[in-house]
Amino acid sequence: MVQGAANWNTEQTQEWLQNYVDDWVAFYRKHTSDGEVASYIPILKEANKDHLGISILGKNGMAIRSGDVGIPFTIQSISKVISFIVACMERGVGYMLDRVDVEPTGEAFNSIMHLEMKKPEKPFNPLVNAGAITVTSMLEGRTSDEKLEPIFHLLEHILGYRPALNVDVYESERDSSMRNRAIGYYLLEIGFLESDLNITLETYFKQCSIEVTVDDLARIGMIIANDGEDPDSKEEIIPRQVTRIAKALMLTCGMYDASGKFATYVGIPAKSGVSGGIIAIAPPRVREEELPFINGCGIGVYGPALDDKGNSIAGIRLLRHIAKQWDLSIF
Ligand SMILES: NC(=O)CC[C@H](N)C(=O)O
Repeated sequence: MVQGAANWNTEQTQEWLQNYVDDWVAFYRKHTSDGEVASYIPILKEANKDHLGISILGKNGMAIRSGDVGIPFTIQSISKVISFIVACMERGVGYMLDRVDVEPTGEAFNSIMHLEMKKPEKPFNPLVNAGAITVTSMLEGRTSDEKLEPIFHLLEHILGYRPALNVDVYESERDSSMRNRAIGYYLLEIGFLESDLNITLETYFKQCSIEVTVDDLARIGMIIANDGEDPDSKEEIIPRQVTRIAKALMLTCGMYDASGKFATYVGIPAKSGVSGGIIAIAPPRVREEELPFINGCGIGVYGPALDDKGNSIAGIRLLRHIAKQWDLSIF
């Protein structure tokens, strides 16, 4: 664990932490060679496997950024957290929890098998594809643009700019994602969808194709770490109750069938996406000693080389290292 400084918010300690993070990023960048970029969405194959970047943003504005931080990438499955939050804000938490469960599956993110075998009354959780497609069907609006607008609006509110939709990635997924269509048809058959299937899938593919950077993920994470409140303006951007559920879901289901290991070895809520992004949320901690980012922080990671579960391989290892060094675990 990093020790030795009484106050972690001085410029000197920020520089000190920056040097550490720069070293860690340089070290874990070598681990990208152990993974592969996603290829089932054809355009994602074009990502540079060696990239690794991280952005950490504290509640007090302290920011550490290192590695390939400027590269935009599509948010992919991290959008599942945002669409769930927006659906809860539109429909109410009770409505959503009556229709989507909050239990981990232990299966791959795009599994259909579980639904068929267990015949649940509702999809297992909003962070796997079946649950996320169901959530998307519950967003208000008749067209995909109408459904997406509140998602863009929330992101713009948090980020201060309106993120772009990457049309090439959207079209690539739309034209190739037979598995998600199969999940969609299955959900339609068992009566879980609340909107037209084609509009739901179009909305889902588009929400996955919103472009972000690690800085954006860090800022979204910081707001969620702060229970949905902007620490500067004190404005409530997301209701606290919704951020609580989002964090619980991320901790238990956010890294798919590697969520248990991530909770054990890293110990903070996180959500990954198949383009190589991870959002991680370190809530405020209470400890005897001063620790970096003790008041909580949001972390954005980008590393498109993935492990066999679809999570950024170097990104997870980097987060694990930082969490250990800075005692970020909530447990
Ligand atoms: N794990 C992911 O990021 C999956 C998202 C991707 N758009 C899909 O549905 O297949």
